Amino acid sequence: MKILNQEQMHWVDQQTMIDQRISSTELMERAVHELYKCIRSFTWFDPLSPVFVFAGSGNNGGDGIGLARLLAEEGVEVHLFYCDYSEPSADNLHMREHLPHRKYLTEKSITNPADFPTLDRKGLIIDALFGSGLNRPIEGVWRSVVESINTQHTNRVISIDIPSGMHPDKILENAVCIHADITLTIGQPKYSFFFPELGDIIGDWVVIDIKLSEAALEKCDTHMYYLDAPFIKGYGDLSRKRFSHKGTFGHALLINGSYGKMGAAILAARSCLRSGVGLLTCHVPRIGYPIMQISVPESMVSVDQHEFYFHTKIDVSGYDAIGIGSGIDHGNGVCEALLHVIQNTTVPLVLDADALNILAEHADWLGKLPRNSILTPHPGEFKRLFGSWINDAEKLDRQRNLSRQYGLFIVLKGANTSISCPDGQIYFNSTGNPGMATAGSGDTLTGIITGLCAQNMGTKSAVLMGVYIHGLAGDLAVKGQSQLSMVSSDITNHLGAAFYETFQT
Ligand SMILES: NC(=O)C1=CN([C@@H]2O[C@H](COP(=O)(O)OP(=O)(O)OC[C@H]3O[C@@H](n4cnc5c(N)ncnc54)[C@H](O)[C@@H]3O)[C@@H](O)[C@H]2O)[C@@H](O)CC1
Ligand SMILES: Nc1ncnc2c1ncn2[C@@H]1O[C@H](COP(=O)(O)OP(=O)(O)O)[C@@H](O)[C@H]1O
Ligand SMILES: [K+]
Repeated sequence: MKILNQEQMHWVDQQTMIDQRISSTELMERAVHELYKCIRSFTWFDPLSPVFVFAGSGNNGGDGIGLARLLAEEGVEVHLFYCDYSEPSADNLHMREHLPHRKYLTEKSITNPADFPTLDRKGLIIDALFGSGLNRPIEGVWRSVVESINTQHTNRVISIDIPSGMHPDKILENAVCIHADITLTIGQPKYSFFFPELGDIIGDWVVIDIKLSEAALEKCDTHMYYLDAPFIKGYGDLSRKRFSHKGTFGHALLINGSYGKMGAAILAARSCLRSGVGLLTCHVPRIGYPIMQISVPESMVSVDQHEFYFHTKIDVSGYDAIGIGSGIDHGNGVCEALLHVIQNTTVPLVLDADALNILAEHADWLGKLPRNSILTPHPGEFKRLFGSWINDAEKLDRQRNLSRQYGLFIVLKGANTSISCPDGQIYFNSTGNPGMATAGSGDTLTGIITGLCAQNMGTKSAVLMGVYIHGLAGDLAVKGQSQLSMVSSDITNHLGAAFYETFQT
């Protein structure tokens, strides 16, 4: 799914009306009905508790007023508060004029902070103050309304389209903003939803499909995408031909593990095999030989001369993909051995963990990496590599620029992992959950991406698919159990189900 900016979203709305020959009111009605259906589908929704709708004077307010109408028609007690910061838009007025006469629907205007009502502690708050048309921080009485809503800790808050006060494309410094529990976002997620520093403000978000014009969406030029199921399904064909053999699916080399960290090598190797690679060789220090042979019998083992660390300048020719770094540590000679790999292969390298930390100490090596190599830092490793950032928007810009400058994929891990590509595109992952914040879950990702890269599907496909499948396996693993109990082997154990769910093969 494309991620569009404020201007493009507005243009797509307009084009949708033209292409589908509908009025702006009809488009808003469509949004309102979908919002209503979504709210009614929440199992926690209690039609016997009151709903408080705070509506601004733009179209976001119009959505809120329309929603108030549908809820009131159902018999829900609804209290509507108009927060008019300007003349109401035409569609907003239309929605006001079509409110039903119901005993349990009240309308009031807020014009100064003292007008803020006392709310039933159990009521649902609908935030429809400002939508994606926000163009500056909220000030004055509307700021105080936002602050008052934020103090209602016992009420659930649903923001329509975007939490009021948040800009869809950028970070407004020191801006006040509704803290939503759930954001029902219209059409597509907004770019700012992917800034970790705003994560607590947005809450959980759900995309409300209002059947925007496909032709208009197609025409919008963007470098940002949301990596969701329909997108990834169209990205590769993993079906196997009848006469295929293990040579068809590539030979991967994983250089991982050290004394006390052989687990990282095992986790990566198992995930690599579960991602369909034909052959796997794991290069490990001498201490790791029996461990690997026993734990991962499907893998061949190449043994380093050093007992504890990766140290030997090994022959890396003949492999289709090479993953390196999980648990390799920083011991003497590791840097030189890593540099030898970098300088003696042309296949893209998957670099993780200590390989990244070593890279951080040798900034000039970035330019030496084989083209299309893949760096998989978590935010700590990203900071060591590329320095700290002013805010998340600046961090993403930097990630994108570095990918273009060095011809690298950078997989910045976390919730909604961002993947920047040498072609300047950025993808935000849709799968994964906080249960995956557990030791070794990054090692499994290294194994998956390396295994996919070896299958000659193109590095970009391998990276996008790898990140998506890793998260999906995590989502499947956590079904019916607590996120806190999840361990990274659970991810590996659900890779088969994740591939099957995505590619039916
Ligand atoms: N246009 C459409 O056809 C659709 C729009 N929808 C809704 O429309 C919303 C966008 O509507 P609008 O463009 O009217 O945007 P808003 O509802 O966000 O209102 C923007 C208005 O507020 C003013 N404004 C912006 N920031 C302000 C600030 N800090 N203080 C005071 N005034 C400020 C702007 O000048 C503008 O007049 C979406 O968020 C969505 O909820 C949906 O109904 C779907 C269809
Ligand atoms: N809150 C979260 N939501 C989704 N995915 C997460 C979350 N926290 C961590 N992950 C995923 O788990 C993995 C953790 O990787 P990493 O930090 O390198 O772990 P380790 O070093 O222990 O292997 C990444 O793929 C990351 O995207
Ligand atoms: K809003």
